Amino acid sequence: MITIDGVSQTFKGRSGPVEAIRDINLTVGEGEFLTVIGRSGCGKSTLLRMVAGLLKPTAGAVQVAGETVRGPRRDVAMVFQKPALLPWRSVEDNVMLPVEIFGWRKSEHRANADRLLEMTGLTAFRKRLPHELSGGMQQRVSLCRALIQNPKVMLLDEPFSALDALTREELAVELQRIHMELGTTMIFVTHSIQEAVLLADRVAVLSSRPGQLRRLVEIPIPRPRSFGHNAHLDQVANISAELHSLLLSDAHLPRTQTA
Ligand SMILES: Nc1ncnc2c1ncn2[C@@H]1O[C@H](COP(=O)(O)OP(=O)(O)OP(=O)(O)O)[C@@H](O)[C@H]1O
Repeated sequence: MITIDGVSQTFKGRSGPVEAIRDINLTVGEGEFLTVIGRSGCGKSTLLRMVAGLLKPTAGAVQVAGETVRGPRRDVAMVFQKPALLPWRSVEDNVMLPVEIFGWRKSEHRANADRLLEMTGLTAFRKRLPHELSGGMQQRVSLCRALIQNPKVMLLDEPFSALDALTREELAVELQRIHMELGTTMIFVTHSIQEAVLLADRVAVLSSRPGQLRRLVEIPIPRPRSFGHNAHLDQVANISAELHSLLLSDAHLPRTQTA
């Protein structure tokens, strides 16, 4: 579904070039949930923006559904850390925004909007304005707004990191449910090992900048998964410890040895 083929990105910084991403090769299968972790500034958002077609790689190419990405695609939706809702539009009108932007017939998408609001527990709040909602509910609206596009691929850039710990867990479990129901291919950037392990089929661990693919870790735990006590606690603990030491050891390695 997604092929990241020898992708690099070097920015022209004010005081010289900034090499953000170096030669990443990775494929993400249809319906797969990939999480990406790495230390702050290692290029996670940069990588996601290249997959989204918001940024052209300085080397290599990204393909989605067999086509080289040359700009934003309607079948690829993005969710950011901040929900960025239009404050004067109600919940349902925010969810319908992409339908208007793409010039699709509203009548054909209303039922889908209703279903998404139902699926995320927002039906009773559909007429509310964003400022009347909690941060978690606002982020639910932004998930619905991405899903109304019926995307083949969802790219999520630390979508829950501004939320309190419990809401964050709740939304991660909810996203898992959405993924199980819809089977959308997802790439999810996070700083949280816990979140990465709950959600992923595979976790891509990036090295410190320039971000290189350090390791791909499989999470062979059956779904639905949950935080806290569960039958796979030992397995979760072992995988989390492995990810933790990969991230930690990276700090002590010279950059050239971190790939
Ligand atoms: N437009 C730009 N121009 C110059 N440098 C940039 C630009 N965008 C990003 N960078 C630099 O590229 C590097 C990677 O940034 P990026 O935001 O992708 O990292 P990240 O891993 O997502 O960080 P964080 O985890 O803190 O969100 C950083 O050093 C950043 O300062």
